[in-house]
Amino acid sequence: SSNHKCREETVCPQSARYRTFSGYCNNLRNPSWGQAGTAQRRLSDRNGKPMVAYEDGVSMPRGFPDRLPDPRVVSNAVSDSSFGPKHQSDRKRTGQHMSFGQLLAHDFIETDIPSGIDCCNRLEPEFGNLDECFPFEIPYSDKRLPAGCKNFIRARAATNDVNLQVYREQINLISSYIDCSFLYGDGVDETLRVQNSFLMRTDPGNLLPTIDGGACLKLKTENRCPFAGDGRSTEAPNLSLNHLVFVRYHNRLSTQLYKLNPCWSNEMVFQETRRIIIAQVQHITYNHFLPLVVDRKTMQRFKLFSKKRGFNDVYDKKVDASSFNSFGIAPWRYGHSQIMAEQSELKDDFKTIVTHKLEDNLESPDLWQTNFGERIEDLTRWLATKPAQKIDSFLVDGARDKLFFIKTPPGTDLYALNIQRGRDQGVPAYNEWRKFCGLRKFRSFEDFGEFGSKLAKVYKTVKDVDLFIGGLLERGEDGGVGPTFACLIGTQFFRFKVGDRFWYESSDPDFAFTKGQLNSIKSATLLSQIWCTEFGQNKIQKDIFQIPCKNKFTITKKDFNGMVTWYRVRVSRRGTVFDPETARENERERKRVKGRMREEKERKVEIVK
Ligand code: HEM
Ligand SMILES: [Ca+2]
Repeated sequence: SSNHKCREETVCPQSARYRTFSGYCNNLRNPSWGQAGTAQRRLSDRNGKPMVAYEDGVSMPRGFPDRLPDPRVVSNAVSDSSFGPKHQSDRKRTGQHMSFGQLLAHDFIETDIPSGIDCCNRLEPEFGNLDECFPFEIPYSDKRLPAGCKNFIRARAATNDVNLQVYREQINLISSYIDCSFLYGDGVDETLRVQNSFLMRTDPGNLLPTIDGGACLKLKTENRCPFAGDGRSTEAPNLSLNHLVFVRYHNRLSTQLYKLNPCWSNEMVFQETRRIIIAQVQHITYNHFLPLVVDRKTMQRFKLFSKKRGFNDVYDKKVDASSFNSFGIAPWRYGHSQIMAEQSELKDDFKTIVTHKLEDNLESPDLWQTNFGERIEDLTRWLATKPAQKIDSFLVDGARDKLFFIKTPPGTDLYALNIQRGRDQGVPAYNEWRKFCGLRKFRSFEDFGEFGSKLAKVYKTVKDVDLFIGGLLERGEDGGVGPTFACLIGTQFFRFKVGDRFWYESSDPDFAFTKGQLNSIKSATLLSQIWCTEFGQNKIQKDIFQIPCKNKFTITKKDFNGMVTWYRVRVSRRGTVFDPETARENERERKRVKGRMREEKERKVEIVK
């Protein structure tokens, strides 16, 4: 971003009401912390030694050239789902739990990886250049992929960062803060907004006349869809839907705010909407989503739950909220194991299902854009209610054998990429992270239980096991991630929260919500509700991340109208005044809403199953 370049001369405004888009100046003393375009930081161990493990201590990938097994060999040993349990569906988590994890990943990390280099081609100028190329081998024994060289381009080395270390570091292109980067981008791209308006550009299904190869595809050559703040939005239909729901929500909310506050400028309507949506996403993430990733103990140990009501001033200016290197490589790729074999449609009887294979629908917006998006509702029903795959070491074939096979046949293996990426970025081995987390180091392969003998066939020693694989082989409580990933996820999300000056629970008079506003954000925010409204659904379970079960009260679209009352609060420029009149009105509204909800409940809304 332009801020980045003139960082030295710029003085941060001491009292801004809104975040910058890039994250710049969130931390007033270290303005580049968490900023888009800066290097990913390393954690340090107890002795202050950075957690980094290049083979030569500087930049050579861990294990290079042949100390470690090829990543596809590891993947074949422990991740081929045909060797996995018969039932691989999660009993608790929905596809949307998987998908929101990916959306969130695209809020806090985008590693800068060059494209267009074929590292297996002798005629490429970069062939054999270890700074750019790190291809791996598909073994002769492979059941699907042809044996031989497999392309892999190294993540770009950071060269321009003030915190530059002696070893290779990688760049995070987006802001690390949980600030809806996936929706608002880094702010330099005005094509995301409708000109001179507080609205965001909406999906082609709504706005644009043609579909196949329509505007979205054309714009994709510039790597950006008109309705998303992130270049990866068409990676899978489930992800595109998540972009879409937030664009629509932004437009609905901003329109409401504008009606209530006709004197506000377009910019103010836009920024106030953005501020509310970021707060809601922070709330959903920490209180509804994360508790289904890590266990309760981790939630408490890292103070991840919000306070039930009122302000909570957790900000610590000494905490760097930047995504740490290794985090996006392994712990937060746990979600890859949740990817389902299909991207499907569930008709409105909640019974009829039309399945589409995952591998046929990656990097292709066709499925959900066809006929002005006529399948969107059916797709969202599927995503919101059908189970994700279990969090484990297995990966569906569509991503393990056939990832992107339409675009680049015969396709590749997402787990192999994850393992190779870890070595590329100098991520220390699994055992080092166990030690970092205060867990017992594994001494023999038997410590891995049933998978030990499989690992023993491919790794020379237990010390070599890669973090991504070791972490996924651990079992967590209630189907969540195991202790090592929980520790690293806890550490990172603690930083995203405590290191964010604009954290939504803050009482800082420069930008805080009023107590009334904050409490209504806390009590009224539900992704189910937003989903239901924006996708025109008639019913949905209360927690979109959990598979609905019988006799659970279902939310209907109508309830939403009551929930908008808290937007009615007057937001002054400084946002400091607590307005008793508004508070009273809110209270009355709340009672009315409660009454309505009770009635609704009594009417025994049909049960989703
Ligand atoms: C349809 C589903 C998904 C597909 C096809 C997909 C595919 C990919 C691919 C191809 C990469 C880059 C691999 C590399 O070369 O290093 C990647 C990176 C990543 N994925 Fe996924 N993914 C999916 C879902 C998820 C989910 C559910 C999560 C987390 C809950 C997740 C988290 C990540 C993270 C953190 C990265 C690293 C991003 C970066 O540093 O730029 N992904 N994914
Ligand atoms: Ca962000």
